[in-house]
Amino acid sequence: MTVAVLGAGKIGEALLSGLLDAGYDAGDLLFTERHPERAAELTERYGVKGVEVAEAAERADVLVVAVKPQDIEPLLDELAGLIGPDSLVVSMCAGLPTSLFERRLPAGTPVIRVMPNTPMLVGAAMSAVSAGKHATDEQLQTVERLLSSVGKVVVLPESQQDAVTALSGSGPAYFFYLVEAMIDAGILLGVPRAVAQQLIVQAAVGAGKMLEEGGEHPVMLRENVTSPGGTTINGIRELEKHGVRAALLDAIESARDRSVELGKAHEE
Ligand SMILES: NC(=O)C1=CN([C@@H]2O[C@H](COP(=O)(O)OP(=O)(O)OC[C@H]3O[C@@H](n4cnc5c(N)ncnc54)[C@H](O)[C@@H]3O)[C@@H](O)[C@H]2O)C=CC1
Ligand SMILES: O=C(O)[C@@H]1CCC=N1
Repeated sequence: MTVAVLGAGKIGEALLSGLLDAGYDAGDLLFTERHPERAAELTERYGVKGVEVAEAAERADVLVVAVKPQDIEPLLDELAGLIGPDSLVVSMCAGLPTSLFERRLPAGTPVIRVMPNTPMLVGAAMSAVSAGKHATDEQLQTVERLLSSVGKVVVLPESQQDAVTALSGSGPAYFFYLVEAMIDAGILLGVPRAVAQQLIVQAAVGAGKMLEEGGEHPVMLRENVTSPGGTTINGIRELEKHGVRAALLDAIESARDRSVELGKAHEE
C-alpha cells in the first residue's frame, strides 16, 4: 500500500517518521510539499520521495491531507481534477468536516477524518478516526491499521471530532506548557535549568506511565502523592486558589470552539 502525505509540515513529518520507524518501506511513502527546501530536507532525512500532487494522486492508495485548514481550498481544487475512484482521502485538518471534501472532490470519493497528535513522531500518537459517508468499513480498518502502527486509535462519530481536536490534538501542547512552567519554578527556586528540566521531564514521563499502565484513576494517583500535613497539599491549595482546573476547562472549550469555527469558514 502506498501512502502519500499532502503537506509535509509538522504532522506530515510525524506521520512519515512514525511509519518508517514502524517498518514501512520508504519506497511505499510519498509526500508533496510546496516549499522545495523543506522537501529536500525531508528527502535527505528520511529517504522518502517528494512529488507533485498529480503523481501522488496517481500512485498512492491513501492520500493523507496534512495542510493547514486555511490552505485547503487550492489543494481541493487541484485534487478534484486528479483523483480517481480508488483513492482514499484521509484528512488530518483540524475543524474540516468530511462533507467539505465530499462536496469538492469527485462524487463518491471515500473520505476519513482523523485527529492525530504530534507524539506520532515517537510512535505514541492518539488518533481519533471518523468515516465520511462514502468510506467503507474496510477502508476505515485500513486507516485504523495504518495509524495503529504509530500509536493508539479510537473510532468516534464525527460529531465528536471538534472536542477530540481540543483534547488529544492540542493536548500535548498543554502538557508541554505545564512542563515549561514547572521548569521555570525550578529556576525560581535556584535549581540549574538542566537539572530542573531533567527532574520535571522524568516526573512527567513517570506520571504518564502510571496513568497508562497502572489502571488507577488519576484522583487516586494524585491522592497517593498528597500526604496529610505534607508538602503537596500546599501546592494543590495554590492551584485551586488560582483556578487552574477552571482555566483548563475554559482552555479546552475555547480550543473546541476554534475547531468549529475553522470548519464554518469553509461552509457554502
Ligand atoms: N501540529 C499538530 O499538533 C497537529 C496538526 N494537525 C493538523 O495537521 C495539519 C497540518 O498542521 P501542521 O503540520 O502543524 O502545519 P504545518 O504548517 O507545519 O504543515 C503544513 C505543510 O503543508 C505545506 N503545504 C500547504 N499547502 C500545500 C499544498 N497545496 N501542497 C503541498 N504542500 C502544502 C506547507 O508548506 C507546510 O509545510 C493542520 O490541518 C492541522 O490542523 C492535526 C493534529 C495535530
Ligand atoms: O493547533 C492546531 O490547530 C492543531 C490542531 C490540533 C493541534 N494542533
